[in-house]
Amino acid sequence: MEDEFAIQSFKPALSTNLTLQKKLLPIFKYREQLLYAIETFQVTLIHGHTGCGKTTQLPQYLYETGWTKDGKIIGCTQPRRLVARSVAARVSEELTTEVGKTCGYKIQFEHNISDETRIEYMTDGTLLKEILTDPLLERYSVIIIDEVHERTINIDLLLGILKRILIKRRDLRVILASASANIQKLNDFFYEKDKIETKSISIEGKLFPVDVMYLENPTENYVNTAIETVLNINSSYPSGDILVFLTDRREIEECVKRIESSAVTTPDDLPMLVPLPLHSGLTLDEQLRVFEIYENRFRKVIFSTNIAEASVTIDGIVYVVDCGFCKQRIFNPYSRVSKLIRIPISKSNAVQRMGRAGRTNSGKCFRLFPKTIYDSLKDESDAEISHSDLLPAVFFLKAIGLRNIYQFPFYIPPPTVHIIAALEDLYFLGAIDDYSNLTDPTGLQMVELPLDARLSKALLSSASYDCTYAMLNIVSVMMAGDVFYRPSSNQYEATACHATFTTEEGDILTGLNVFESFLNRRTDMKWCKANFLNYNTLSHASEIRKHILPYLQRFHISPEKRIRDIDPSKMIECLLQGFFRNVAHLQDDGSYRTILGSPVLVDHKSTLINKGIPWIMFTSMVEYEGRAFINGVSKIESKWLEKFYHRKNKK
Ligand SMILES: Nc1ncnc2c1ncn2[C@@H]1O[C@H](COP(=O)(O)OP(=O)(O)OP(=O)(O)O)[C@@H](O)[C@H]1O
Repeated sequence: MEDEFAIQSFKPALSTNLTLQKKLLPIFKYREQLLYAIETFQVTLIHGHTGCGKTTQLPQYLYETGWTKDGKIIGCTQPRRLVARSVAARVSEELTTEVGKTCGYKIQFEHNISDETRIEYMTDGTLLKEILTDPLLERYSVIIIDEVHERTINIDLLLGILKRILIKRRDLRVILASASANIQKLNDFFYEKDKIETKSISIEGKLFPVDVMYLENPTENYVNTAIETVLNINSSYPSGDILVFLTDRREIEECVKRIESSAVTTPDDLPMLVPLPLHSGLTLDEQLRVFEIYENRFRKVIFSTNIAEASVTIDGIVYVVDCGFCKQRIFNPYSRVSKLIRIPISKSNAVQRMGRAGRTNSGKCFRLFPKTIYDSLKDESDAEISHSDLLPAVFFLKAIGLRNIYQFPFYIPPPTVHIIAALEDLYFLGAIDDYSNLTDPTGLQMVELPLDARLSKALLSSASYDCTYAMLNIVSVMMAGDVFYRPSSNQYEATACHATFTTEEGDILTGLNVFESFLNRRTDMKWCKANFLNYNTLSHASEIRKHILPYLQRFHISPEKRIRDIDPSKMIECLLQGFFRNVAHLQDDGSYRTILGSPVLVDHKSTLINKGIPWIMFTSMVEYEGRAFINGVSKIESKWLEKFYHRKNKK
């Protein structure tokens, strides 16, 4: 197997203590140059190799040189929750303080900051939310947008908003950092029209080298090749943990199972492989397991989606295995259904993935494709704004008072049909009026709630259906994730346990049943284990619930009154207020047709689908390879639809 890979470079590792390590980071040599640029220019564009120290060191340099003296904050955004939390822990360690003192983090439903905190790591979504209450971001002296190449919708919105703020706040500094962004394009974006001058700085050098190896010929099945590569590393390469990039949860679960079963045949003289999954379907606590340190006789193998692609340092990772693909969601603004497609990654993704090695030691990156394929990859990935559901983005722009969405300085303008679809949905949700302004109170309250717009609408509607208590629990558990846990070794028993919670109305009320039982048992971990329920998800749901409660109190919607034996159909009818587009009808051939006309061959474990229920509502649907994967399936009655659409059409 090794013969198939061509080795490109190799240098030995260094070993250092923490203080020395900070000084050895390539960024250290640029400290003065960076600080001068930041002092002089409103926008600094930093391009530096993965691991050179952008995320952890820059905020510390700024803190040391007085950028927080007047009580202001240095904010650093990350595209992922996992990173915001783990980087805050690392920087606190370097500052020899606890997280939440000088340095802290803020992510959705969770924060660890105090009055002392001067360096705040946060997700880009968290910073956007703050703009609603602090439109000029006055709390901050410097904002760092890290991993700017990722071009998530949130990053694109932040770029436009920061451009507007910089014109009004000449004292604010913005730093855009990445190992692979198009610096010239960013420079043009700020300079053109508004003449905001930028300074770009390129940080040369790497802390540790990474050998990049390619397959000589393309593989027909990268999952098999990934497993072979992992086993080969374990038998032929020196110690060091392995990080494997795959495209989705299904592939990850398959690999975890296969590595678990390979343990039986692992010779005694080889390290025992410990497979760990990492994907967005896990709770944050489950994701953080990848940072646990194992004894030498074990070797961690982390199977991850691109969630671990940027900014993360997982100490001990020496080997990266990159399948060369990722999944992208393409939203269809006509049917409102997203299609999932598997696409080759960009060069920028490949660079980031490789960069997860070589951070605390020299490393190796096994690309499971030939070099010629690498050369043919696109430089950058497509911006998310060009192919996604824009409802949250358009709603946000409405919330900051933009009457005409096209007036916003988009980094690249999104497709018009996507904007129209979002405006139409917001109108039908009752969040905006005939003049495209936020409605009072519905639209304003929806903006405040830290929930998806559709869930917000359902929750706010609950007062009219006398089911606020139940709806609060429903939205909390829906935000938290999958409550059921199905270990591969015990699937039968798990399914039997889960069946005791199942309601005939469908998945959503089943989830509610589980969550309410969990709350009644005072969040008992043993009980969860015995019933194959996901304790982390349920605990997270109860945190979310606590978080939402004060909003309802502020809106004078009382959730405290528990109405016993509430008619389940009321809850579904109430949910339909938010998910009225997500309705499908059973066809003669057994497939479903969504109300917007897209025929779907449904692939889902829901018992409702198998029972052939004629009308269903779902909370999300994604098409992949001709089949639709749907979540949150609930039975609905056609008479509700008639009532609902009749009312809407009369408007
Ligand atoms: N949790 C950690 N454990 C051990 N070393 C760490 C940790 N976090 C950071 N480091 C060290 O600090 C270096 C700089 O990390 P940092 O995240 O600041 O780099 P970066 O330039 O932002 O990388 P990227 O472009 O990949 O985001 C790493 O290469 C590593 O040597």
